[in-house]
Amino acid sequence: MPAMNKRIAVLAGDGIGPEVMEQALRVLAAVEQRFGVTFKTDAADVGGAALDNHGTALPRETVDLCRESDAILFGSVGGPKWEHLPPEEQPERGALLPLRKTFGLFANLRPAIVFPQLVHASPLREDLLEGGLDVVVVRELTGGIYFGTPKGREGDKAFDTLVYHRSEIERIARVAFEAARSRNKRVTSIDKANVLTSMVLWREVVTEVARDYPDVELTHMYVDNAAMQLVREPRQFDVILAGNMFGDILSDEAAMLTGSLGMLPSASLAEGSFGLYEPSGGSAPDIAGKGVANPIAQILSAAMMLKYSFGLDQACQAIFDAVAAVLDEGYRTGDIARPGDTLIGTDEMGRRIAEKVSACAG
Ligand SMILES: NC(=O)C1=CN([C@@H]2O[C@H](COP(=O)(O)OP(=O)(O)OC[C@H]3O[C@@H](n4cnc5c(N)ncnc54)[C@H](O)[C@@H]3O)[C@@H](O)[C@H]2O)C=CC1
Ligand SMILES: CC(C)CC(=O)C(=O)O
Ligand SMILES: [Mg+2]
Repeated sequence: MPAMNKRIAVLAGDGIGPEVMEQALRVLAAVEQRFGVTFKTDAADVGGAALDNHGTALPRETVDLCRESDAILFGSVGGPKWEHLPPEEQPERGALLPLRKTFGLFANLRPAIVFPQLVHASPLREDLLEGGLDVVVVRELTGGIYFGTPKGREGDKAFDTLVYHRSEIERIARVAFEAARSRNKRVTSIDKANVLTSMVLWREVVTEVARDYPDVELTHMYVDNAAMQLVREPRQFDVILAGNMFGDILSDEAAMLTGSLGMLPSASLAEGSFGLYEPSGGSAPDIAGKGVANPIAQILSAAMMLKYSFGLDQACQAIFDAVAAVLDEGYRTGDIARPGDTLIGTDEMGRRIAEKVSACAG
């Protein structure tokens, strides 16, 4: 393993964010010890925590720290405490969306992998998951209806705008086709081209890009059908390519196929090696502060950071193996447990995974 000293901006945020982040940092410390690499981690406020402490969801110091870092490890933001604020000042729109835009994080990869040990935790019939499930959602992250203008409110009328430019569709489509090449060579492109003009362009551009990838099979699917097909026959999917909103929705659905939102990591990538890594779910206010949140999505997000931003593929794999080993031993947080499993909390799950990373010295 090459000598490495990477700087990581740690933005834990709100709700369960700080709880699960603590466990991801613990696992990174185990990686340092095992692989002889060094990470410099610097924490900064973001989201509701930043609103409380600095009066803004995304303080300048936080953005500066991100700029000076090699990657961002992000928890989650938002919660009932800040819901009374005007929409544009709330943590999600005030911090997360601007961070994605500022750093050009256009490609969001959300791998939904059912660990064989957790087939029972999925709401799907076991036979639908036979042989495992390994789907990746490639979601466009800096365009579409979350960012399009105009958006606004005029009394009883409110509006948002879904805009996509050819170049935005083309670059995310290329990410999806490249991903498919190293997987099972199938891309399902999600749209609503029967109703939305922007989605007619989406379909047109994805079809054009596909010509450069004759080895990859392309299927177009309307989003409503895709939502249904994901639970009817999930193994038909390999790479799911979607715009910002459809990818947001379908990735939560895909997460549940793996057993819990607490299992789904994500990587949000810019051109080059910079990225932001965060669980696919939110701040889970219903379980925050109770020590029961599943830290695996945050831990696997850190693993993705090692691979995509730092090129530490072996260390990334060591974390995935450590998670599998702990699951093999029957340890579960409440969201993925069934009777007979050994129920443990956030802290113990993090500790056990870190111990496996340290122990499995290769
Ligand atoms: N990236 C981010 O920072 C995101 C922030 N949010 C914000 O989070 C807040 C809560 O949003 P919700 O719609 O409730 O979605 P959520 O994803 O926070 O929670 C949905 C459900 O999944 C469960 N869950 C999520 N992560 C879990 C984990 N690690 N372990 C066990 N269970 C877990 C929660 O307990 C809840 O029952 C809102 O303010 C929302 O805007 C939502 C999505 C993403
Ligand atoms: C602020 C939202 C767009 C966050 C979210 O739900 C997501 O990125 O999955
Ligand atoms: Mg979401």
